[in-house]
Amino acid sequence: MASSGQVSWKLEDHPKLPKGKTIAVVVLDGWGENKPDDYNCIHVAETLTMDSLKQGAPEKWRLIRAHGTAVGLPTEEDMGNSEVGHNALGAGRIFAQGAKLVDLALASGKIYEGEGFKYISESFEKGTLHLIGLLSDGGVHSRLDQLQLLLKGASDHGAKRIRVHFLTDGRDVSDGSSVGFVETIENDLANLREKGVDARIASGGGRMYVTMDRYENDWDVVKRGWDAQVLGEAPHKFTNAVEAVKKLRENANDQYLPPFVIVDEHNKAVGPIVDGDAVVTFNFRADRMVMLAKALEYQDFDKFDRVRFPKIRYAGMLQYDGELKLPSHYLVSPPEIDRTSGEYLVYNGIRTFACSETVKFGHVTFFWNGNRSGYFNPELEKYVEIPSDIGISFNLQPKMKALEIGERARDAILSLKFDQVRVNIANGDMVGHTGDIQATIVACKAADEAVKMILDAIEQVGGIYVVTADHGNAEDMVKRDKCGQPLYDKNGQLQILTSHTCHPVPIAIGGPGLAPGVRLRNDVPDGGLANVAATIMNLHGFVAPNDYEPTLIQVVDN
Ligand SMILES: O=C(O)[C@@H](CO)OP(=O)(O)O
Ligand SMILES: [Mn+2]
Ligand SMILES: [Mn+2]
Repeated sequence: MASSGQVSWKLEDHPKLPKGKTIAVVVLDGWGENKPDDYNCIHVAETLTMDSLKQGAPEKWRLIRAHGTAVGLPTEEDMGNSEVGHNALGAGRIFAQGAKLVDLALASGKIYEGEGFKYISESFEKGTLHLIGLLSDGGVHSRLDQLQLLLKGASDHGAKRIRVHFLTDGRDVSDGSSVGFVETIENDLANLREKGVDARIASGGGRMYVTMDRYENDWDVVKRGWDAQVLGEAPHKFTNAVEAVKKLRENANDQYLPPFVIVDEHNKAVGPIVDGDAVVTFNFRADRMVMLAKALEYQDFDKFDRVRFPKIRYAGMLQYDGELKLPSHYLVSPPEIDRTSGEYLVYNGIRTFACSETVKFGHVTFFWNGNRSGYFNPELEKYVEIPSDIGISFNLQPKMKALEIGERARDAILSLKFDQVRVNIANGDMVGHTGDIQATIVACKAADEAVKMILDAIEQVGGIYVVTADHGNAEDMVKRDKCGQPLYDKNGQLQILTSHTCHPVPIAIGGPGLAPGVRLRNDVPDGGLANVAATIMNLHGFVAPNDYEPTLIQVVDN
């Protein structure tokens, strides 16, 4: 068991709801609710199953909050994302998330007093400080203003030589915005140079092609980053990062820029990582930093040939994996997401099956369980990963593995070996991020078909379903003005929205196993993702722990 201590794991029996029903928990990734128009791909797509669930409103279908403070983000302007969304779904409580914790640590200056900063700062005298991460103000994985503060703070605290290795975004922010972000950082670095700090950009690349893979989908992505950041080798060499990004954008978008290194007048890379250096990965979000963290930290490593394994002092902005304790040094302590619903339910004998395709696999396992990898109890849990397509942009295969996930979930339900069958269906999100409207419509239909398969199986075994989503994406594919009208750029081109949204998401409950008196309550109007865990515990026949956010359901006497 991952944790025990003094926690009392036994859940009280629900006074009215029975145990023993098979419950399907379906999370549609990137599936929000928005006004119907041509840029709402969920509306345009034929989504008969999801449409039919909506007919159950308000007793069996409603909207819940999935962004901002409802999921522990700093402000109501922060869109939701998978990490905070699945953390809230699984943990049943709202935790101040990485973005917020880093803000606080920077504002108070505590970040510079912690173990992690002290550890890396021992390299400042003789070595270089390297900062690696996503360069944007998207607020999903990292934030530009935090990097700016860290640059300044590190130099104030003794860093004399700094190298920035950035990943361009275009996924949480507009495509093309990378140029402005690089200019901003160049400007900051120039200011540091004026103060006598040798501060420069050393390398770059697009987040989806360089470094930020996740769940070990494609180690080549991390290797490309390693070669540029650590070895100082890349297919493209430039003397100026703004020029590099502008030039490489002629053939690729921000998400997929090829790797490049900055070289000096002798064509020599200005910032490879060498023995004695310090490295900070400045993303606060875990999933897309874990692979790099392993490469930077593990002595034994066979995922690709690192060529060199420099002796460095490495710290993450946060600790990314609570089970692996990875990385072992970090600047800010991660949210302590303890006593998750998955752990409670396992202690109470609930047999769980969780499944998704690789690109979302950790969402219904790792994130769901409070950023812990592995099982709580392998006897009672089975996690199945369906390999995602690799090396392509998902608009080229918009159906992704939805039907395969549907089939595996169906089989798990029909096997009667599990009490909870939990899946994430990736399409709305992964294809929505490409900005390809036609492909996203195909994606939404495929996701809907997978839901149908699962609900049909639940029908057969007399079970219960809970269908929800982690945040919006596919329901809005354009930027809009204040009145909600689509925006066009100066060339008359529609401004595509590749990011998540701040829209609420649906939750639907039902199935033949749902006790007749169960209704969605109407006295939790601000309900959000964190209210779902207690709801599911109730449906398994248990009362949720006291400090969980309230359940969304009530049982009325017939
Ligand atoms: O792809 C990702 O990393 C994020 C967007 O940055 O999406 P999601 O939160 O849905 O995983
Ligand atoms: Mn998501
Ligand atoms: Mn997403």
